Amino acid sequence: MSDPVIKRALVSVSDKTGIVDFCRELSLLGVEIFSTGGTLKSLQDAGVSAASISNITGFPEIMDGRVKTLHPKIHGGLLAVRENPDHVKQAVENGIGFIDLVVVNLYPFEATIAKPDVTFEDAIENIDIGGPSMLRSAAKNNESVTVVTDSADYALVLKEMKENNGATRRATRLRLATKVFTETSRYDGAIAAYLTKASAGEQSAAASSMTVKLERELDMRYGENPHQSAGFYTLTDSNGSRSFGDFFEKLHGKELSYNNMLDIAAATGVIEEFRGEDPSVVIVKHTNPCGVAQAPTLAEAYRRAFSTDTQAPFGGIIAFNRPLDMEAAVAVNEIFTEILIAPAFESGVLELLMKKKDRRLVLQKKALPKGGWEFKSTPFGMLVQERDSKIVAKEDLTVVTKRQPTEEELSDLMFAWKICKHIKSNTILYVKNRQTYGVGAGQMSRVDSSKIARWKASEVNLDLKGSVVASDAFFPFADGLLAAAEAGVTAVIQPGGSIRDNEVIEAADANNLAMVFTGMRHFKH
Ligand SMILES: NC(=O)c1ncn([C@@H]2O[C@H](COP(=O)(O)O)[C@@H](O)[C@H]2O)c1NC=O
Repeated sequence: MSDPVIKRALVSVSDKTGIVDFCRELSLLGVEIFSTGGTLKSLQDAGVSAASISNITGFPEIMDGRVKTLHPKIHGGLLAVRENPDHVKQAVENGIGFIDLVVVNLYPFEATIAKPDVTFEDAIENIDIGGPSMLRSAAKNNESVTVVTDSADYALVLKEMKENNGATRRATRLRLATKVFTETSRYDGAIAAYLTKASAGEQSAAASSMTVKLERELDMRYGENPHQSAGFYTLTDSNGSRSFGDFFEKLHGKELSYNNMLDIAAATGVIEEFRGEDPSVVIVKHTNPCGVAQAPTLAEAYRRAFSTDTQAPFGGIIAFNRPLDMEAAVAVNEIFTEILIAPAFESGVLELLMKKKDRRLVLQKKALPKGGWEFKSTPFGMLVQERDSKIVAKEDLTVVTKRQPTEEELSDLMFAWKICKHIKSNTILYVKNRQTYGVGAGQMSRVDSSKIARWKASEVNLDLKGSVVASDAFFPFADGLLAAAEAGVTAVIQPGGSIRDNEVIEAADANNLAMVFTGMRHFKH
């Protein structure tokens, strides 16, 4: 079939950008234009020849514009298969004229619900019905009908019409139709998410369906490895929209990679635990904290965090809970790190740090949201869970041993527990004086994590005598606890809940340890 010449167009747009110029050109190409109320007025005011849609429907626009184009003479004109004699006959019998071009963009639903004072009624009125219907009818019949929903395509359509005797090309019509279904599904997704939230408050992970919208925000050279393509997407779900740009700004350095984004999430996850507390520093490598410390100054906190592991921080990610000052910046500058994240950079610090051109400097603009959904993909579907944002306070702890923890021990136990939550399971973490002393992360057995934590401490000559230990899940047997006691710990924090808790408590008592149960596990897979 040859490309149908565009003779009649239906134009109905909320966003009127570029519409006058486009329609003026269409008109010069001999296209007859029909339009809805506001669009018609814009065209006529600009002297572009156009007629009311009512000339086709024989009906006024009614019910505050809820019904303007929803009419068989519109949808028949869009959907008729031009090559089908029955369709053509029925069109003639019913006085239906073909419509060859549809130019529609939709009521601004998303912009409306983004307004802080939006009412539910406003939102509902901004659900476009006639527009998506026309877009879908035209897109379905893309064999014959050209459909434009993005003003960026106006120029392309005009160019093709001029080169192709007033018609667009088949491939272009198909591409524009595809764009329509992408746009209408996105639009419907936003409506579904809004209504779900409005009807049920926060969406539940037990909901029978969830609507999530992903929009590309950052290009990435590749994914975890160079042979994997990747991108970063702004997420919109029932909790609203979250983008990298909402929370961070890259002030300097190479483009961020896929692995960088994971490490930024990991590092800021830990540092957020210490928001508003004494100067704190976390060093992350491959999403696990390899050193965390608190001290009277950031520089001191950095040196202490670094001393937990003097190898892993090379090429690592460091996050600070305070504006990065010159003393800390000079200390950090001694080794190469991939990314530094801070809530501000004091005077002169950026100039110093920008000398390393590859190192990224990232400003954290505000606190990360505590709640919301965490999505993890598997090859066979998507897992959804509430983010692990529960906080255990001192009052929530149960002391299960004869000995109560001292104030110092309690302070270290709480410090350890906050970090433990962010380390891959199985996790065993030694802490002394608000500094990590040994991190055992991500092992398949707790015993191995425990051995690694002790071995790492010995590698850097950190004496575990007088330290505390945290375990992200219960000790199934007394052996893990006994090994920690032998290493010199005086206090233990763990969820409890093993059927052998009694044996573990007895072992703690026998070694004069203070042990607290959190009643809450923090597996991290
Ligand atoms: N109800 C209808 O039949 C209908 N037909 C077209 N619209 C929308 O009305 C808007 C344009 O209106 P106006 O030309 O009056 O500014 C477009 O966004 C279009 O998608 C409609 N509005 C909502 O459903």
